[in-house]
Amino acid sequence: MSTQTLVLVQIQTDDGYSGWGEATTIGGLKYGDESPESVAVNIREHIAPLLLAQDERQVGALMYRLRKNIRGNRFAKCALETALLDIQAQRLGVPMSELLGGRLRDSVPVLWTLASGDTAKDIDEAQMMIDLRRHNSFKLKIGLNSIQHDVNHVLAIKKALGNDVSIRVDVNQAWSELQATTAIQQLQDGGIDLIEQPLKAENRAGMARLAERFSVAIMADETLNGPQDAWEVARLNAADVFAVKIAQSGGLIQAKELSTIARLAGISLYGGTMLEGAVGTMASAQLFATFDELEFGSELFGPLLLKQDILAEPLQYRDFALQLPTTPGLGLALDLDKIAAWRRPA
Ligand SMILES: O=C(O)C[C@H]1C=CC(=O)O1
Ligand SMILES: [Mn+2]
Repeated sequence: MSTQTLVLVQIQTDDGYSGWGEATTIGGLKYGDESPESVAVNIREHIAPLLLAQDERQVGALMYRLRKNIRGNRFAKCALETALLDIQAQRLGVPMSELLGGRLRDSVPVLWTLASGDTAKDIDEAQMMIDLRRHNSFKLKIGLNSIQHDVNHVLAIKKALGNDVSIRVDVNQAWSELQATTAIQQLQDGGIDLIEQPLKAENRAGMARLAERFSVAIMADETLNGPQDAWEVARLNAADVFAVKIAQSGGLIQAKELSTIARLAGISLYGGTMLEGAVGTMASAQLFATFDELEFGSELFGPLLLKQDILAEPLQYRDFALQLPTTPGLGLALDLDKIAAWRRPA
């Protein structure tokens, strides 16, 4: 990807509060079934009319109204719920995490994705991130090349970076079960820590067989589109780890439900991203900070991919983690001039 369209949603109240949410998608319609344009038009035409003139303090009742009247549109719902919770938390004078069960940590570990495909370049990039103390875990996107090419690439990087550096792979559904079995055996033997969504989202039985067969952690990503999916995946033992994404889950509260299902089922947690900018990233961090355990850290690096951000004060990434503000709501100071300058017609 060389460009990204951020979808930002603002809700304003009669008494002067302003809340923000984000519904950013990856690659138009390549990754999921909502696009920036669909989010904008569906909010404007179908969803906002259900919220206008309602009492914005009744966040649960409003989201219930949306669930009853609007099918799908998980990203749009997430953005609206985030904005409502931002307002509510500002009203109460607490960080948003306090409305999501309460904060257990003030920072969230963040890994980095190495995606150049060039082994030497990726090793250099990883080493630079370690030296900067920005990231010390890395995720490699694989699945587009032959199995052996990808495995060699990953294992060469692991070997160069050593035992203290966690290397994971995201296959984005690219492998057949047979291919996965061959590849994961080698990745496990080479000390790789996590295999993300090796099989198609629909093939949960296959994921369960892989999770049973291998000791390396198998993570569910694209197969999790809300609590119902999380329940099914847990029931089938089809993952060792959940990638929790607030937009993919249909909002912060439903994403919290994913984490509860995981906890009850003994499944570990990882904080996922849809490559959101600062708003969705901070909303995600506010949720991930409430998880009892965040064993595999997070990938909340979306804002670091952008050449310019939309904040008056940048997010704080240091000591291999994103630091959470303690100010009310999302805790972000948005630069409205920058947003206006980047804005395009909805
Ligand atoms: O995880 C995905 O499948 C999508 C995307 C988000 C972060 C990243 O590295 O890729
Ligand atoms: Mn993924």
